[in-house]
Amino acid sequence: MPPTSSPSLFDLPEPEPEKPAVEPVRPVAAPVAAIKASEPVAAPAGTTGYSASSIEVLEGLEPVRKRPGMYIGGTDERALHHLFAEVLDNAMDEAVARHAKLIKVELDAEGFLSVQDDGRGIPVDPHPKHPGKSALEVVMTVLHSGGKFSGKAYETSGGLHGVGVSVVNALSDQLEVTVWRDGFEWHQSFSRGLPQGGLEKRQPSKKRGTLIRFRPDAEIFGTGVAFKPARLFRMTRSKAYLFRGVEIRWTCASERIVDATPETAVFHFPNGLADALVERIGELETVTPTFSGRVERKGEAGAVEWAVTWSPIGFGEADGFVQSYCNTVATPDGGTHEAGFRAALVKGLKAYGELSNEKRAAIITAEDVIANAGALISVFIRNPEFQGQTKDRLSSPEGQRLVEALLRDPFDHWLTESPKQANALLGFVIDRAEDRLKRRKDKEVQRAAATRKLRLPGKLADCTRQAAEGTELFIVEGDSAGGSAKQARDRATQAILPLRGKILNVASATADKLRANIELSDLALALGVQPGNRFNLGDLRYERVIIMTDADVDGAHIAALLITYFYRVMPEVVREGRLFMALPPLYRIQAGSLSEYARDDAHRDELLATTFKGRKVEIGRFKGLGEMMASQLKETTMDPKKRTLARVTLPESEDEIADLVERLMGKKAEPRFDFIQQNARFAQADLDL
Ligand SMILES: Nc1ncnc2c1ncn2[C@@H]1O[C@H](COP(=O)(O)OP(=O)(O)OP(=O)(O)O)[C@@H](O)[C@H]1O
Ligand SMILES: [Mg+2]
Ligand SMILES: [Mg+2]
Repeated sequence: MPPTSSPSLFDLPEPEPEKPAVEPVRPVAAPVAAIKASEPVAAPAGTTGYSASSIEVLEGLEPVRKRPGMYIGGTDERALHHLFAEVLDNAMDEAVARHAKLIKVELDAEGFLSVQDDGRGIPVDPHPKHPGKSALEVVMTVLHSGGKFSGKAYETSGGLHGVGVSVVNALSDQLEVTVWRDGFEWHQSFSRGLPQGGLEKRQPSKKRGTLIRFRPDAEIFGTGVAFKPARLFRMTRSKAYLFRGVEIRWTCASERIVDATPETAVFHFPNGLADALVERIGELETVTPTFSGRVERKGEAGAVEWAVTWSPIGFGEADGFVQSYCNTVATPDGGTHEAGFRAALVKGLKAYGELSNEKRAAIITAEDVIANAGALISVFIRNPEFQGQTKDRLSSPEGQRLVEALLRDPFDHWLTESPKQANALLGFVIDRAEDRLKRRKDKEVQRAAATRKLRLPGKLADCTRQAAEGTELFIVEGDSAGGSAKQARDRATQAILPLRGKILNVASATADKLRANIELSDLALALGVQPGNRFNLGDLRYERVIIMTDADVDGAHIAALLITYFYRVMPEVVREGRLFMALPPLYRIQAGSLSEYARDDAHRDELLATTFKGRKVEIGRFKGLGEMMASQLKETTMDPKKRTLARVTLPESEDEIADLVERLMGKKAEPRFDFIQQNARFAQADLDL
């Protein structure tokens, strides 16, 4: 449409000068003029030659030959056999619509595949929208042409895009259509989608039906590529199971057969999917007889057919299988109908469990029900939606609703009519569920063990010895003390974990808070244990856990917090005597070349009265571990040969323990400190190592 013919935009009255906001409407003509001007417009590098003429519109069946993958999922063997599926689906749609009863499939010696049905025949009269062309030619050469859009000619059909047979036509080097209808035989040939002459009206005939005979194009699929009789045979047979009202005859030229595929066969299965399942399970022992049936929706189009049983030893290669179909089209990737099937089974079985007072039924999931099931399920719905032209997955929400609704009653019935089979199934599925839970638990434990091995906190300076025996973890206060301790340690057996700042007060924190605390979770990680009820003393990565804090109020507080943490969260560590406190000295007393360390005031006085008696001494007080030289720290506190450790022990009775915790963690700092001083430092120092 030329711009000037648009009255709304371009015929606006001149804007009034005081309303410049409307201004942008006017200059529209200017850029157009600029484009028309002959000044060369420099094209940025790489875009040369990319202009309107680069944009192609593919006509007719060209897009199919250019991009076959979009229509048949590729050009491999699976895609090749999909051509057969398209033609067979169309014949089957005629059968399901009750217009055809017999379908003949034949692979001949020249590699032509024929599919013939005795249905209505593709209409041959001139198409109202394509003058000079028959409906048959339109169907064969125009994408998205078909009789399955409105639901008038077919109720539930596998065909829905109007693409299938035209795609087969486009990808065949030769394709012939023969139609019997309106009292005559009709014929038209095509090559690579192009008509080779018009529709030919042949001799009068009373027959009805359609015959499509075609050979896939080697230009598309590669030379030497051919249909595999065994695969065609399987596809043909499984189609026959899906509709009881059809007979399919199979013929294959003997020179094409390379395996045990029969040359001829007749497929007709009055019991539908139940027959298919019987054939599939053979001699296999099953948990229950097959549960199968077919239900049609009342009042409108829609039906479900199914057959399912359970095998304790699996079905051949797999533990179980579910094969699903919609409007006789196989949906190997499942979809909504399978989801509905699972839901119906698990809900029904759980309800039965409740009814029969089997509490364990509560744990079963759809996965437990289906894992060892062999199931075939086929639905018929109007206007199905699939993913893509190869229809591998059903996506209509209708699929789930229909299957769940139609399966509910028959399954309830089946369960209640024979408690023996129902209980057998329920017991079997509960076993599966319990197995699953156990496996998950084992896995969790394994995973936890693996993470413990792999993930140690970054700030841990671990010892090199792998076994716990003879090793020690020093929990130290702050990074500077951590630095000294790292220098002073014996790398082989002593590990250092510096804690930053005060740890959480365990006595008043919630379990969630405890778990979230980084310092504490790092500590558990370093120890290799899981705090709480999954604690296992065997996991403890060190023989001794040693709390090493400064000999001041803060240090005492941190030590108290840690002791409380161990007592609360992993009491076994304390009970088994694996928790210790280091006893760093408070004073250094020096007289000339003689020097000694004093643990505390009393020890200092004692030394002054003995070793240093009558000498002029220098007394230094350590403010913290970080202040000590590494060699001093080693000598006084860490070296197993020289140091003193206090083992943390628990009082005998529960009351005393409660009292201890209360005193350690009470609000006032002073009694806490005293307690540590008196009990940890002196009273238990007799447990030295
Ligand atoms: N064997 C047949 N008998 C009668 N009509 C047929 C037969 N095969 C094809 N047709 C007609 O040709 C139309 C086009 O078929 P085509 O396979 O291209 O598309 P479709 O089946 O409608 O949809 P889809 O692309 O999903 O297969 C059909 O809708 C149907 O009306
Ligand atoms: Mg079709
Ligand atoms: Mg078509």
